Amino acid sequence: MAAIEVVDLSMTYGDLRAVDAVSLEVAEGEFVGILGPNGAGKTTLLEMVEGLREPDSGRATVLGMPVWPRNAGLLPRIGVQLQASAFFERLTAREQLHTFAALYAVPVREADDWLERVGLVEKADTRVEDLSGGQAQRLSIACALVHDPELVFLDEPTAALDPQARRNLWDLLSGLNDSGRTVVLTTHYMDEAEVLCDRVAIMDAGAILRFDTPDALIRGLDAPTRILLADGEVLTTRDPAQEIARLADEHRLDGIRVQTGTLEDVFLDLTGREYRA
Ligand SMILES: Nc1ncnc2c1ncn2[C@@H]1O[C@H](COP(=O)(O)OP(=O)(O)OP(=O)(O)O)[C@@H](O)[C@H]1O
Repeated sequence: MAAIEVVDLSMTYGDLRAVDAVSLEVAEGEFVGILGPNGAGKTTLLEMVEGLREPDSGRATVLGMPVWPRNAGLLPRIGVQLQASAFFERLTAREQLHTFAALYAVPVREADDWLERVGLVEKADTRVEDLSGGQAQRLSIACALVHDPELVFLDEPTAALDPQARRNLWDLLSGLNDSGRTVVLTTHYMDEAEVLCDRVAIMDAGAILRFDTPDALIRGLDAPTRILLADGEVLTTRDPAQEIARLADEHRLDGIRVQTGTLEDVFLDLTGREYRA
């Protein structure tokens, strides 16, 4: 069964078609990334799929159930982390987490485990308004996951995180996915999408331009290989084996780096280089 089925979903704000007849399917157990420039429509699309926003047209089905009108039966089965965290004011990190856990009848001890999983044990008694941006983000992720949902939606979960926290979150999300959970996230980090995602949807101006595995997207780009030599010279070639053999003959292999196309190249190729409004 598909975890998510989206058919012709559209949303217009005034004259702006933020999401333009998007259709896509995510299989159960898949890890999917949605990439797109600022304003591409990623958040609007996610919010409609999560059942938080009524679409103008089209339909979305999650775990076999329509998401709109709001479906209370889905809430315990999905976890949603929003870009702007809405915390209950003046609670400590632990109290905040316990409040979310109580909504889903999750035992306090299980909730406390999440403080450890997102590295906030030392901040358990700190009020949410006194957490740093990255700490607040980790707390909001813990709150979204505390009830062990089957399907997890994360909107730029690593945006404010330092490299340590980012890698730890990658491990946590990979672990969830390995144990069968479906994960859908938006991100601006191409390396993150390449490492984590089974498939990546590249979105711009309300439409999904491509939806495929990172490998297939990169192969489709047909980019030349770049060989960076230790002395700073850069060779661009479509026959790297021959170039490397030549460098070996000339004893110039020490310190070389070989770069093929990346997901970032694919992204820029599809979406261009100009700023978005
Ligand atoms: N409530 C709203 N009213 C009017 N316009 C909106 C509203 N929400 C979003 N938009 C516009 O719709 C477009 C898509 O916004 P959205 O937040 O979905 O993009 P995004 O891809 O998530 O962007 P980012 O990467 O910056 O988070 C943008 O041009 C935005 O200005």
